[in-house]
Amino acid sequence: MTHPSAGTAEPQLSHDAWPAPRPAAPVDAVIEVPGSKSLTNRYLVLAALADGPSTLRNPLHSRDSALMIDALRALGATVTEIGGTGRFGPDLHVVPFPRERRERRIDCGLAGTVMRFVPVLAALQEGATAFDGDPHARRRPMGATIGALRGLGVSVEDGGAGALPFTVDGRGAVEGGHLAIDAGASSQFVSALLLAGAAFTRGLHLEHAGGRLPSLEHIAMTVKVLRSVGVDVDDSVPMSWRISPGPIRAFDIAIEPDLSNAGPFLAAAVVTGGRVTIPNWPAETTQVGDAWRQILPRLGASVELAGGALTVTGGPRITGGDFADTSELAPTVAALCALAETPSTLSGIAHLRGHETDRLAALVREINALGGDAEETADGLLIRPASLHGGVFSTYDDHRMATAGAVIGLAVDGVLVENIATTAKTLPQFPDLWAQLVATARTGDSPGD
Ligand SMILES: O=C(O)C1=C[C@@H](OP(=O)(O)O)[C@@H](O)[C@H](O)C1
Ligand SMILES: C=C(OP(=O)(O)O)C(=O)O
Repeated sequence: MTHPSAGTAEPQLSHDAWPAPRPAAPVDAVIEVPGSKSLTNRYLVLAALADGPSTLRNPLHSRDSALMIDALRALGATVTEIGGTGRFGPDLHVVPFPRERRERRIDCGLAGTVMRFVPVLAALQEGATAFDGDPHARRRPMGATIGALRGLGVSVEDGGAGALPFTVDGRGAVEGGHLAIDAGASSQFVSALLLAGAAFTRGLHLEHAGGRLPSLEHIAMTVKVLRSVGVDVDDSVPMSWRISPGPIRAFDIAIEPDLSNAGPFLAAAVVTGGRVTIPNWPAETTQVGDAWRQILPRLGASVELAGGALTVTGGPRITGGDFADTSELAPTVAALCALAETPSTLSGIAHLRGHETDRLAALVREINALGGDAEETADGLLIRPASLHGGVFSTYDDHRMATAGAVIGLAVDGVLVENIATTAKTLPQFPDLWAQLVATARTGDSPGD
């Protein structure tokens, strides 16, 4: 991204804004997406704790995974890029961290998985680990992590803020046992403790005692991932998890494509009345993005999972609806609802106010800035049909705001997405893949055909 030098009369907009392409015809594309952020960062954490070296195949390479790799290296793990057949970068070989005493600094960027998962690992190491992140990261909820560590007897210095920056003073071991937390602000508080629980001397009995727990799919993913590496997890009681102490088995695992990041491409089929296929769609998965198969038909599309690929075909119009608990899919769903012919509600997503930005406020502001009719509810959004016009779509360093702007731009002339580069958080290839997608509207060819 280039910026005008000080003193020029040129508006910054012309440098920073990405003109969202509006195809003249329906898209007809096959788009391969890189690996899942949530799976990559979970398996990286487990590899650092495992009983031997592990391999991640087709991992995500993005800002969030790079931050995780750097964090694990700071804690002493060895992470090496090795050859691989994946289109989106090398496989990763991870040698777990030895227990060692030293001081460290970790940059969490804006990555929830880094700021929530890694402090628990730092508690297992010896020495002080200082955590900080991007300016907005200091506003993301962290109180449950800090409180949980203290509840486990680990000293955390946070200056009383209950947020980043803070320092974890690890003692080389965590006894574990029973712990109750309020994870109402993020499922990642639960996942973080579960991922490390088997490495606690007495294991972990974690209970969520608080408001509604969001993003349950992500906790189910954590449990499944733990079982895949031999960790004994009892989740038979709702809102309670028991992890037996024991080794985390070293592994060699292929990472599924990121189904949440497949969303904007699938949405392009809905918006343009075209067809988009995502190859390597897992037959079984805990990724929340698998819900596209239920969500998109309700917006007027048809969906077919066949031969390991998901194909979405757009209908003649986009219909709105009531969408509950869409978690990290919500910005893409909201973009589609803003283009729908009937009203929509999104509910069960109050915690999105603590995501990369306050996503509810940001979506309302940006949809309405384009002439839309959106408002916040207590736990989500109400979006009514409106005729949209072009303008700047601000993204607030939020990758999913950027892709939401691109989706709206497929149907509205003159949408300028500010800081498209923020998509590098989980999908650095977004502008290129989007260009490939849109090119199929002109040529009728799929990339790679
Ligand atoms: O554990 C994970 O990998 C994630 C959990 C969810 O967090 P919240 O529970 O904070 O929504 C999700 O939104 C985030 O993108 C990734
Ligand atoms: C909420 C998200 O990210 P994070 O892992 O930083 O919480 C997201 O990717 O939508």
